[in-house]
Amino acid sequence: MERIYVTVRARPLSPEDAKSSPWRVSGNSIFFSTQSSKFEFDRIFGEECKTAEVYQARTKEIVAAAVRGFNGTVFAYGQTNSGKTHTMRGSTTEPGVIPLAVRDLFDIIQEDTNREFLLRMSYMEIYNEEIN
Ligand SMILES: Nc1ncnc2c1ncn2[C@@H]1O[C@H](COP(=O)(O)OP(=O)(O)OP(=O)(O)O)[C@@H](O)[C@H]1O
Repeated sequence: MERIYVTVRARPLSPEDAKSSPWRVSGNSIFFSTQSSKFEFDRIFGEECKTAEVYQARTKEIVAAAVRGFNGTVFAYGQTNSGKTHTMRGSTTEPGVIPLAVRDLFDIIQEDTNREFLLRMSYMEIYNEEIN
């Protein structure tokens, strides 16, 4: 597993925004329609992608590794309205990365009857360079 894995999740745009957005996605690259520069990522999730797919791509492995004693971090970064809460917290119809990780964690623990686990959990938001 690479040490750092950077992905982009494209949020569905309104038809109005889609007309004016200068950004184009091709494979795992994003480029500005009027310029030649291109930004490459480990993976780009398209507008149709579901949160479960985002979770499966890497966080699932990080959760499994954490149970084996490896530290891991998952964080979402983006401007306001870009979809961080949708991806991380989600909803009852489409749970986010945090509830999916917690569910997986308890499933793994339940299957391992030979070990005793102590769980502590916290999550935080950095907003305007302040930790909340
Ligand atoms: N992948 C997606 N598919 C459908 N709707 C989405 C998606 N991502 C975000 N949205 C919707 O877009 C809106 C803004 O998303 P969200 O609240 O997650 O943004 P945010 O980055 O957490 O914003 P803020 O930084 O202001 O809290 C919400 O109504 C959310 O449901």
